[in-house]
Amino acid sequence: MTTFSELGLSPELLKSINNMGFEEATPIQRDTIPTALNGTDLIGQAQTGTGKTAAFGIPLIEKIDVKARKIQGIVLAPTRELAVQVGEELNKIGQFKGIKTLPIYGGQSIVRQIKALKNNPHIIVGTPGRVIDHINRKTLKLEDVHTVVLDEADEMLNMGFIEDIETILENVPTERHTMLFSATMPKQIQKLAERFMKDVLVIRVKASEMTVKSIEQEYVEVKEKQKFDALTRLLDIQSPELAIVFGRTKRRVDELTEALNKRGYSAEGIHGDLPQSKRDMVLRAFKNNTIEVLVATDVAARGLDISGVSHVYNFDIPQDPESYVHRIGRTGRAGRTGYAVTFITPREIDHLYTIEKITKRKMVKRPVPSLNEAIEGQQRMALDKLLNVIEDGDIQIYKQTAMEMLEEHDSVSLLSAALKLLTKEPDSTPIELTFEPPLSVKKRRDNRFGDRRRPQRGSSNESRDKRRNGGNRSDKQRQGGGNRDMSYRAPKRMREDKKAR
Ligand SMILES: Nc1ncnc2c1ncn2[C@@H]1O[C@H](COP(=O)(O)OP(=O)(O)OP(=O)(O)O)[C@@H](O)[C@H]1O
Ligand SMILES: [Mg+2]
Repeated sequence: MTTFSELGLSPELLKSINNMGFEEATPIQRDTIPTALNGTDLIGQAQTGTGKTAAFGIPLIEKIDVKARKIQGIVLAPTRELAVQVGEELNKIGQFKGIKTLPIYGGQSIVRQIKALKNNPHIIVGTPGRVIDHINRKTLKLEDVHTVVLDEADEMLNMGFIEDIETILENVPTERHTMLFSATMPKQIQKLAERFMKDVLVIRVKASEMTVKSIEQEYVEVKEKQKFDALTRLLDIQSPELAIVFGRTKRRVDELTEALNKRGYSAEGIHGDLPQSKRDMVLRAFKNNTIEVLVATDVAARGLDISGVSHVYNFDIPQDPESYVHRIGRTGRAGRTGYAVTFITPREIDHLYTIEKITKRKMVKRPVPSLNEAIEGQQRMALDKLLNVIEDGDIQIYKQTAMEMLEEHDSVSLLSAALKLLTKEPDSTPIELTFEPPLSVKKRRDNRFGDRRRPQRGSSNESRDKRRNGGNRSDKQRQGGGNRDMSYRAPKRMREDKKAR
């Protein structure tokens, strides 16, 4: 066990860490904090939910000169929601030192952000598109930045973001401290990353599997048409505290959300085509438990830390093993247990094997859940409610009536009637979802990340598009502003991904 005071932190930071309820450092924090405090460039890889944010946040904040009212650190994150969350965590870590962190991301008023930037924050947490917007408007100067962090680094360095990252790094002094973090770091991306760093140290928390042990992982093989019934039955059987259902495309997410509501579940969807105000509202409702099911594209797959997410359902199998690791990592965080199930159609079994091979973990096959199991599950829920009421003991005033009823009816009939009233019987409202083709059977190539690399400047369609559009894509486009669903051809895939989610 390593305590934070053993890591040589200042009293202000120790006080805030204590305030946050962290008693001991997690392995990635123990291994990276001292090295990062020395200014060594590093790549930190550790499983989902193991405290990577504080692993970079603590040394970053220690190195900030609070009296110098200028931007000294920048953290880049792939989605707006993650930028906000990381900003909040950094503000907590820096609270007693007086460090001000500002999130800047697309979809929020740029005028408001310009005003906030004038208050001289010490640290910026941003999505690449909006950061570049500010750089171009000269409302953000990075000349005093000494520390750069890429959270979800492999995602940030894939084809969808690489040029933006390069543009941002060109605006930061070359004498900088660079840190990259993620739960996944494919070799090819790591090599690419090393180009941006000096004498890089790779710190990998050793784990026999890429996914967290405390997440139970299952799969269900089911025909496309039967997936939705299988999902609602599982929801009935498992009664999750909070659940995330991942779908492959924005249309899928919209349709699933509507269908779940039709069958009586309280669900909301989140994807890149929704206005930011709606995305914020949905996430807030989910965090406050006013909705039970969040239906999402991969826009919610990375980094989000929402306590109470007990179940993750991959309604559509993810595009690649990395996406699988991040999606299921929304549950089972900070030592808690979790459950994840992945639906595959018969033609997608090879994709499942690929995921198992890369994560070094087998998923247990679960039979397609039956209607009877769903009914039993709901009855169990009703029974739990009933037993909780007995435990609470506040039933005295009902006892007289109960005695009278027992003179007329037998106890089994009475109890059965009470259970029937409390049970949400499975709803079979007919649902039509637009057919989604299965993931193509093409095998993942070993060098698959080779084609994610930055295209030669000026030669790719993307560069042509950029020139035509007068510069960088807007954050809206990047965060899923396009309407096209994903195509499954490899080279274009990552770009399409950005649009699809
Ligand atoms: N030392 C600690 N002790 C207890 N809880 C911690 C500690 N460090 C971080 N946490 C909590 O653990 C949770 C997960 O942390 P965090 O979001 O940083 O994980 P992560 O490794 O970045 O995961 P992901 O790969 O999904 O982004 C957060 O709620 C965080 O506050
Ligand atoms: Mg994280």
